[in-house]
Amino acid sequence: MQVGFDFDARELDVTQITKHLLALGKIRHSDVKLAKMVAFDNDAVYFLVLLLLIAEQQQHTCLELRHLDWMNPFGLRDKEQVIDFPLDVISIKDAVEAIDLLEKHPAVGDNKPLSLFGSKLYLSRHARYEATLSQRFLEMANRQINVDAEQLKWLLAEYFPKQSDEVDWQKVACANAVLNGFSIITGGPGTGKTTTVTKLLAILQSLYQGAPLNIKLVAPTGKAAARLSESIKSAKHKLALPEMLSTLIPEDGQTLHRLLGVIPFSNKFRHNESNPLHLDVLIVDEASMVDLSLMAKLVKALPKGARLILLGDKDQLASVDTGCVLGDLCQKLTLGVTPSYTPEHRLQLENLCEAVFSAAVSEQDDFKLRDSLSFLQKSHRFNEQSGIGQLALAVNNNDSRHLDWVLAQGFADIQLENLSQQSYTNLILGSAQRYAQYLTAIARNEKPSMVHELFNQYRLLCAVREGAYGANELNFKIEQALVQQGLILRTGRFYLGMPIMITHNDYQLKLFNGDIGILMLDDDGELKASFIDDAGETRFFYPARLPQFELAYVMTIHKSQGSEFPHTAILLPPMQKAQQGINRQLVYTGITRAKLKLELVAQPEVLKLAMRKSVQRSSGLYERLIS
Ligand SMILES: Nc1ncnc2c1ncn2[C@@H]1O[C@H](COP(=O)(O)OP(=O)(O)OP(=O)(O)O)[C@@H](O)[C@H]1O
Repeated sequence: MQVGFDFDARELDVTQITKHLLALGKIRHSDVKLAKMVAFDNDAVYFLVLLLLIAEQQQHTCLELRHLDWMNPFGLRDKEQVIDFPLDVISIKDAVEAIDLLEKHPAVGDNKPLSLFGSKLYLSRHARYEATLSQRFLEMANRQINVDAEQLKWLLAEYFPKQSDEVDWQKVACANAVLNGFSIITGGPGTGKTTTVTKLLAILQSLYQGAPLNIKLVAPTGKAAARLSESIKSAKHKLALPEMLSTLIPEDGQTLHRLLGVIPFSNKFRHNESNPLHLDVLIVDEASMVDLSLMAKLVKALPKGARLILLGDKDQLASVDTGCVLGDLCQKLTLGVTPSYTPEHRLQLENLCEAVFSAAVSEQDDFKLRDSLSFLQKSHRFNEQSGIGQLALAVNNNDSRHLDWVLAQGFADIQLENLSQQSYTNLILGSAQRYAQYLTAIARNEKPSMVHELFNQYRLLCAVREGAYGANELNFKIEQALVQQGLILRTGRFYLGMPIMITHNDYQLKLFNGDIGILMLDDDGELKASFIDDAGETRFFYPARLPQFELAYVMTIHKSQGSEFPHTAILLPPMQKAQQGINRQLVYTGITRAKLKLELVAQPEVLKLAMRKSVQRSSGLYERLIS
């Protein structure tokens, strides 16, 4: 008899259902092979593995059995589809039955392909990454750190002079990160994450004067690393640190991949548990973009005694790959309230920072890393008069009254247009006009760095890739508009001024997913793709040698993560096309790419739909860290 699958009663045909799922594109042939191999002859386990693989494709770390609709697990009960077989393909009634079945199955357990953690089913690789992360984060957080409290208090007062009676959360974040081997500083755009970390590094170097710390700065993409370098440089400049101290704070950010040392054609790194990195403090910026596997490999490569500080915006889109590490760890932090520190830690922070925290604290629980969290909530870039800041706030809080208010205000830095044929066309023509700047700079023979800078002044972002509102077609339309205006001359596949974005990592050429190139003439007058590297140097490549790339007049919001543009335009699809792929994190991430000006072409109801839809990725990381 088949366990958990009522084959006879329903006369179901596993092959028929599999074919149907394949035809719908819900699963791939490789999924079927893997599921068959793992499930042996158990049809219920076969379908559970398929469900797990579907969840994995959506970047969930695991399949949360408690969240499954057991009568319609594949979501096949759709009014628009005629389906000629019963839909409750798994005769298991609930998560308890499924767990019972899985616990007895030979493919589930230690050193087996599948693992269970509570009601979560994993491909074991992901469960191992989660276990590594929770264990290492805890080890770092629990490490005894001895600092001279009086000296620290004095340094904190020096770097954060009292401005008002309000708690200075940057100061608290700094104190917190000094006291902890592992810390997270999260906050929205312009809340001072880089400023805080620069002061933190100055304080750490002052505390460890006798033996200066080896500090490294990293980010997930080249663009984000370059931005981190710029921000640290600017923050150092504003702080006017003494020369001696300033030289001890590095300015050069690098990518995580470069730090770890990529081994070509492998998913392993030169630095790992047996060949750890040489550093005392590691700052990871844009940590929300770091996926589970990369974070686990990074943490494993840290030497004993190193400090890890993650910076990022917990509300942004999660990593492109599996997991949502930063979001998971920060999930209980709430705007407007104090993090729920343990009483002793809270007292210590209040004393060091000469502050009294408000009584309102975020939801209490036994999260073991809660003393490692710092939440910066005041934006120093966007004040109350900033439309960008207010719009980001309304979207992030899913506050439609606030959104209506923002839409009615007529803020100078935001321009909101309802989507129509006219506004769509205007957006394309307007974009072409903006890009005229860097194209005329090329015609004037300006340096590549200047051309790239001008190109980066403006970017059009969209939510999807395909269709009239997607990046592919919009790129094509802007290209056409530029041809019509005589700003570019399309003589072949490659042309002068063509902006491209690399979409695949090439470790040999050191070109990475997301890197932006512009086709220009090199010193010998040859048409090549120019790239500006982490150190600000120009590198030229023959276009034919490049890894996969795409046009970059327009990019998806996903691809824009880690970048900011003084002037950002966003196009959202109309309501009937907005059901899939549009969500709060996406729109918030898009809005917060804008530094000075935001143009948003969207139906207000689409904005509201996005706000209501917050995406949650299934994971067990948080639960592994509950006592
Ligand atoms: N306490 C403060 N008082 C006044 N200005 C500040 C303060 N903290 C930061 N700033 C200013 O606000 C701006 C943003 O700061 P910073 O770059 O540190 O923020 P961030 O959170 O790292 O930004 P991003 O979102 O770009 O990562 C900078 O110009 C900085 O000088």
